[in-house]
Amino acid sequence: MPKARALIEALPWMARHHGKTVVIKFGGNAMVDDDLKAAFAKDILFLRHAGLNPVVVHGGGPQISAQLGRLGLESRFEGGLRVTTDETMDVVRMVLAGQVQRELVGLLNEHGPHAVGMTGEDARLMTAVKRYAQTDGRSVDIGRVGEVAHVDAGVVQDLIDHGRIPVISSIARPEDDKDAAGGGVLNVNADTAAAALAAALRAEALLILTDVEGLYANWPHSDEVIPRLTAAELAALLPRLASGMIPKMEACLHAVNNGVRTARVIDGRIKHSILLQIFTEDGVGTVVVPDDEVSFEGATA
Ligand SMILES: Nc1ncnc2c1ncn2[C@@H]1O[C@H](COP(=O)(O)OP(=O)(O)O)[C@@H](O)[C@H]1O
Ligand SMILES: CC(=O)N[C@@H](CCC(=O)OP(=O)(O)O)C(=O)O
Repeated sequence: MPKARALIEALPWMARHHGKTVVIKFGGNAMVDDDLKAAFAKDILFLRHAGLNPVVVHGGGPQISAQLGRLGLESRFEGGLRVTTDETMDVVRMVLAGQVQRELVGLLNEHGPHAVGMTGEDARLMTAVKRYAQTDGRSVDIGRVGEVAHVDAGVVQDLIDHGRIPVISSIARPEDDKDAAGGGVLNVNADTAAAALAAALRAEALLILTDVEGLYANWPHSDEVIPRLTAAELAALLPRLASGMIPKMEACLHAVNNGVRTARVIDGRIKHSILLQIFTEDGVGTVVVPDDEVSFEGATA
């Protein structure tokens, strides 16, 4: 009976998301061990077989920092974004596209010919312009960091239409062809890339897996999670947020302001966190909804 009950409880979520695209961002901090990564891959395949179109955008910040450390290079962040020199960019590309993405593609393809890995460079999927960090009201030059300018959703949609699961690394081609001539790609924060993709694909939901339970109301002093925010409430809160949560919550805001129905931050350190959030009545973590969201029965993300 518990097994049957669990399946029945999942029905409203499944029915609402059937045939819909869900963008899932797997943060580098949530990829802590092999079991978790294997469970993540199984959850994604479950969604695919349940009739949804999952699109994976992955991070890898800690993995990049570890590789930079091995090479004797420092990791520096401004406003949650990595200061990216030409040398750093080579490492970012190598780690994201050559290691993290390959590992996820490999795990998903253990179960069939599902996953296709790509970066924003492939088929010009994602272009970006140089982004400056905002620190204490000042604009700071942080090198080869990009802000998404354009997403060619058709490139990803083609893969979805052929039953594939796109696995995307957050590296973009410069918007201006002149800057792209020397192969000068840009480092895009993975939350930012996931939100831009979700918006361009008109995704039903954006799900961000990280290493905390959600957005804490009074971080780092308490672990009380804010369960739900409207876009306006989040916009008012944004200037007070710190470090990694800045790009994450900006991403949620961008998504719901651009046609995505819900953006949710959940704890990716919990095994099968994606499936578990389907079965939880009010959902888990922190959900962000558009200001004009009309509530209806079963409307959890
Ligand atoms: N208000 C907050 N609530 C939760 N976490 C916060 C908050 N402010 C800052 N953080 C930090 O943000 C981190 C998550 O961002 P990040 O390290 O970039 O993760 P990821 O690799 O998943 O993108 C948390 O581990 C926590 O240290
Ligand atoms: C510009 C910028 O900060 N890019 C990120 C890209 C990877 C990422 O975002 O990884 P997580 O999701 O694990 O943090 C970086 O270089 O770390």
